[in-house]
Amino acid sequence: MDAIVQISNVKKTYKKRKTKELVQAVNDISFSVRKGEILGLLGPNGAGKTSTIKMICGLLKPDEGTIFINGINNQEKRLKALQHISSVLEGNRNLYWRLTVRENLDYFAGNRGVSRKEAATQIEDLLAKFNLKNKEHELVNRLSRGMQQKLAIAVAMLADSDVILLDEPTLGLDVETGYEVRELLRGIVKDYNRTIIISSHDMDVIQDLCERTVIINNGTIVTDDRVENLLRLFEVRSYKVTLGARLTDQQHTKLLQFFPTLTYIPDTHQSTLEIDLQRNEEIYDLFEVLKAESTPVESIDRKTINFEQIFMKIVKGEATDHALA
Ligand SMILES: Nc1ncnc2c1ncn2[C@@H]1O[C@H](COP(=O)(O)OP(=O)(O)OP(=O)(O)O)[C@@H](O)[C@H]1O
Repeated sequence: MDAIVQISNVKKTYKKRKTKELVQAVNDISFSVRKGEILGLLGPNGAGKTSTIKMICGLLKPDEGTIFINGINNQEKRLKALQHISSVLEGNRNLYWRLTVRENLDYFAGNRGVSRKEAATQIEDLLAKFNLKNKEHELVNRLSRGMQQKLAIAVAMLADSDVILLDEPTLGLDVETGYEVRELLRGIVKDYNRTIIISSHDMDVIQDLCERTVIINNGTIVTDDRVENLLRLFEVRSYKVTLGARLTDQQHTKLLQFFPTLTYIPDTHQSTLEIDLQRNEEIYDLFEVLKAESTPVESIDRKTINFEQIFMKIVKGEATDHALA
């Protein structure tokens, strides 16, 4: 595989300043990111995402394990490795708030040491692509959050690095600007052949943008799979069953034993059951229980399930083996 980022057996433990208590934030994480991929790094609060991101971009040193960026060990040859990666962390930190949009772009282009002519062409291109041309002389602190975010990404693009790390790129943006940022990110990967790692709580963004997702919980990876596989896997498992009568109490109890996450909405004429199967054969357990009382089955439909629901299921510990895929 053509890995641009390779993380192997990385661990990080913090010591709380006051209590000296140890917190294992990242516990033996390994994954790689392919060139040209958009990878979603997900997890509930405190899962270890930020620690992982900080270790990738060299802001934090792992206790154990290695991180290679474009084949370069980011601890042994830190500066060389970091030339291949830029990050937009926690909003807009990489901008100068008292400078204008263009001054920021000029400054960061100057930092790279490219010729003035080359920088000017690149800046014009970015201003147009990021729809910021009519704001080029505006001070950054006067821009909306969405425009600041777009500028922060444009500045990250100027570094010409292969990998861009984005922490919550659409946080706090309105629907339209959020959509615009998504389109920009898609374009960055397609037109500029960059690799993007996104950490986000917005599952729509992940479902829409990312081909693959790594889900972290309690410092370990619980899922590393293509988004499309996860959607298919969980859709197959979730069914909505419409019944022409109510279940008896015994039936309900029995079904709960088979399907602990079952949702039952009773109604004399049309009750509904929602069940998740761990294995295909479990559907027979359902029929067995229904058959015992000759409960009429009116329909069985696969439940459409979105990525947010899948994320919740994974984090709550449902297995994601591929037996059904
Ligand atoms: N500097 C620190 N000192 C002590 N503990 C820390 C420190 N930074 C993070 N932690 C702890 O490490 C764990 C992982 O934190 P991290 O910030 O990496 O998680 P996260 O997935 O980014 O969470 P969130 O989504 O809330 O930002 C948490 O339990 C957190 O409290």
